[in-house]
Amino acid sequence: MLECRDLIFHYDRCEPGETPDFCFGFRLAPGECLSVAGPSGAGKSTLLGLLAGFLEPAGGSLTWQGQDLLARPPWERGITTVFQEHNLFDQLPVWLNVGLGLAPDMRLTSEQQGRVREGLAEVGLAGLHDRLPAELSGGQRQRVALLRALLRGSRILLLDEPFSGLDEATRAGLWELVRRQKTAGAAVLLVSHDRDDIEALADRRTRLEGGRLLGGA
Ligand SMILES: Nc1ncnc2c1ncn2[C@@H]1O[C@H](COP(=O)(O)OP(=O)(O)OP(=O)(O)O)[C@@H](O)[C@H]1O
Repeated sequence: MLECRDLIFHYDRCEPGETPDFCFGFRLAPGECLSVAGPSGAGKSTLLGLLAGFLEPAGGSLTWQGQDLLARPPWERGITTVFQEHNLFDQLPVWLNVGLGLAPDMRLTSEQQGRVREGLAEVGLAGLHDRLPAELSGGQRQRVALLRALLRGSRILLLDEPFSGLDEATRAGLWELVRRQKTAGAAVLLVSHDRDDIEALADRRTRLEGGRLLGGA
């Protein structure tokens, strides 16, 4: 279980009343997906930053299966985040960007290279193996980023509007990959406003308002 209790945060350089004092709490079981919606500026990125370890809370706790995550740096939390953009290494070809999910040192075995090839075919990118990110469309880049995150097999997956701008068929293919990850035991936090994404993946829904998660968390 991922348990977030009274995780408190305030941006230093804000005037009083400008942004709320954030206080987040939710529970998320392995294999479960919780969706988070909320207006622009509500604090969705702030929540993800706190969970991933890019922001430091002023108080509260964050545990996975009873183990403290706040004491760990981002790379030791077992959390993978897929943002809306800026997910890829510009100088690496598509297959290596994906391969980083399996082999962070980029030395992929032939079995791992096969899995990358299969994954790319599954998300409709088979022919783009050797391209650089700059030579892809936005939607194709997003598929590469998501595929890498899924192949990494993290126990906690944070998805920040990962399907926006993609066509129906591509989205359906990616939902299926995320569902498989859930079945394998991943806990998924999905930031999305898209009704179809939420219906396809979320087991519970919550909204972020006034610095708090309301209902369903
Ligand atoms: N580094 C910062 N310093 C001061 N205030 C910040 C900082 N980053 C974000 N904020 C403020 O904190 C609030 C929450 O921002 P956040 O980016 O988490 O919202 P969001 O829900 O992700 O918005 P969006 O949907 O537009 O991406 C906003 O009012 C924003 O102006």
